[in-house]
Amino acid sequence: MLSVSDAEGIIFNLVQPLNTQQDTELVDLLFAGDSFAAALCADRILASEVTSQLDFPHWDNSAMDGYAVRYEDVQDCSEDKPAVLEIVEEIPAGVQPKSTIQSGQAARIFTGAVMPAGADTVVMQEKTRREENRVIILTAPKLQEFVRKRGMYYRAGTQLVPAGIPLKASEIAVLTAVQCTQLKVFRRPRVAIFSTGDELVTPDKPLQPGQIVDSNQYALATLIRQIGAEPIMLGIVKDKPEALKEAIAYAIAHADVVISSGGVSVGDYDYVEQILESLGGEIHVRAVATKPGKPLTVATFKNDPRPILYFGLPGNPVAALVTFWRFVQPAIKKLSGLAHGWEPVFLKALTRQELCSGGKRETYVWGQLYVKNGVYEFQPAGGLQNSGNLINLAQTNGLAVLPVGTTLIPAGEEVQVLQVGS
Ligand SMILES: Nc1nc2c(c(=O)[nH]1)N[C@H]1C(S)=C(S)[C@@H](COP(=O)(O)OP(=O)(O)OC[C@H]3O[C@@H](n4cnc5c(N)ncnc54)[C@H](O)[C@@H]3O)O[C@H]1N2
Ligand code: MOO
Ligand SMILES: [Mg+2]
Repeated sequence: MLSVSDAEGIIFNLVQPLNTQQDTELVDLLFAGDSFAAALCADRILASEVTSQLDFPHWDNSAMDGYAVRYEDVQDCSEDKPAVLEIVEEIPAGVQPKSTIQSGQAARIFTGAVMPAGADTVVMQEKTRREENRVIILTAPKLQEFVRKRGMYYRAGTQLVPAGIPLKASEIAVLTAVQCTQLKVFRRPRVAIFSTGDELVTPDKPLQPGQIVDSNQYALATLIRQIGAEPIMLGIVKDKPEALKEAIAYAIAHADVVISSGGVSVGDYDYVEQILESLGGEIHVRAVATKPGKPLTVATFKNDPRPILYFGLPGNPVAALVTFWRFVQPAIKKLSGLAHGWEPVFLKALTRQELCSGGKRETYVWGQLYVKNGVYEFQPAGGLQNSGNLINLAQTNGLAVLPVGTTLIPAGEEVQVLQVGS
């Protein structure tokens, strides 16, 4: 049985990210504001860096409503000795100024408007008094005060945003501003999912004695979508070697990643591992010292240009989700082209209740992570912490980690919590 850190090392090393040449598609930013098409752009991962031929700001412009002046005319003025300047032009935003400001002159100017030639400084309106076509400057400004100089935010031709970042609102603002409407992004990784078990039925079927609903597939599909990949739901597969063989062969031919749940323990009907081997899969992980989630199977299938990753998750509903959050989610995020931030995120929190573990396997306690007075706190879910109990998993967003050898963390003490559910 592998330790969590060994398993993590093996799994994350197996991942070969999507290729910046072959695994890309174009998305059109013009649709970013459309409620349906926004999904095409938002959170997509840039596959190539973007540079622009525009400087930011594009021209010298005013940061205030006020007056554009020549610094030398106003540098010594004060309330007692104000400077009096003649207003020769009014420049609203969006207009090209006509005049060149001479000594003794000023232009009325507004926020965002282009600076006129000859002027180098803006005096804000509140530091002036207006008398018909003259402005009285009552306070000496600093040289170039309130002038946003061309190129002071960004110089044309340099890198604007790097490859490998997700497109959030702030990136979309920048890319829209430089008129980069066609963006090269990574395609979404295809993730095939199926559930194994003779006892499973779809949620719309009446339950016969001994049957339960296949909930794993729906939870996994939701998580896969949330991390920007495309779930391919292949349904329920019987605990029959031939049926499993057919399903796995189909899945590895149609996806980058395959996830099954169930059938990976030692029971007589747990066939997944042997079918993987019979289809030529190389098994890298057979069991990991976690609770829940011990019987996790990880395999690869040779494929060009990158191997297909296979995750055989344990069938117990909490074990399936815990292993997904801990190992599969970061692997899919890494595969999807993210340059940074694909790793699991652990936060330090104070536990509100005592946390217990057998101490032999790294134990994950599910519960609520929240902020109180600026500090993270963790409240374990009430009810049984049992990998078959999916009921108290609802409304949880964190997994508190008890390392091997730790049997108890008292209330009020610090604990590492894996953030999950998004
Ligand atoms: N003798 C041993 N038995 C078991 C061991 C062990 O070490 N020795 N490990 C236990 C642990 S830990 C886990 S976790 C489970 C894993 O079992 P499998 O991956 O083989 O899964 P199944 O046997 O098919 O199902 C387990 C459990 O989960 C329910 N299930 C399965 N699929 C779904 C689904 N899609 N949606 C909802 N619930 C599902 C299934 O009905 C079973 O109750 O093995 C232990 N046994
Ligand atoms: O891995 Mo099992 O999760 O403890 O039921
Ligand atoms: Mg089993």
